Amino acid sequence: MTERMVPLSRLSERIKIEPYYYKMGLNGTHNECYVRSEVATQLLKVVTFLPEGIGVHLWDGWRSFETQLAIYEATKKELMLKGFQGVSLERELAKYVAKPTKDVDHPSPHLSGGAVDLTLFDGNGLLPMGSEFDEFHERSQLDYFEEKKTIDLARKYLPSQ
Ligand SMILES: C[C@@H](N)C(=O)N[C@H](C)C(=O)O
Repeated sequence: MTERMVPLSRLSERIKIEPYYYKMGLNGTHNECYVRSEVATQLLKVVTFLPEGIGVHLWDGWRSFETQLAIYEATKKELMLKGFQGVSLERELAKYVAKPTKDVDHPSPHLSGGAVDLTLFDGNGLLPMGSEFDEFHERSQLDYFEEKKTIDLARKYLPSQ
């Protein structure tokens, strides 16, 4: 069964969108975030679990193949400038960006409308997560701050998987 795609900009006051790659001017982007309808339902559920006053800020949802490819190539370039090459480049790249593919049985997650890039906000703006969006560094790994309990990050509000 094909699921319909849902725009997120008017779903809830606790869900805001700021289409990151559209603002960057990447090919194949839109000034909207779309996700599969089931993902939209789950996002609506997520906000009910967040403390009052905190909402979800969406950077991206469904992606076109050309956008995924542009992100993949730009990230590859960035990592090469940091000195990665060969197998270590492929391994590092795989940590942060999915390979663009048109294989309908194994689509890149964003191409299926089943993945989102998000952070959290409150009345004062975006909450601290310990790294920037698309910061291709180990700081962005889910468990990076696990040992550093002195840092109070909004990651604590998000499930670890
Ligand atoms: C590039 C980053 N924002 C992202 O979306 N990464 C995941 C792994 C993806 O490309 O699917």
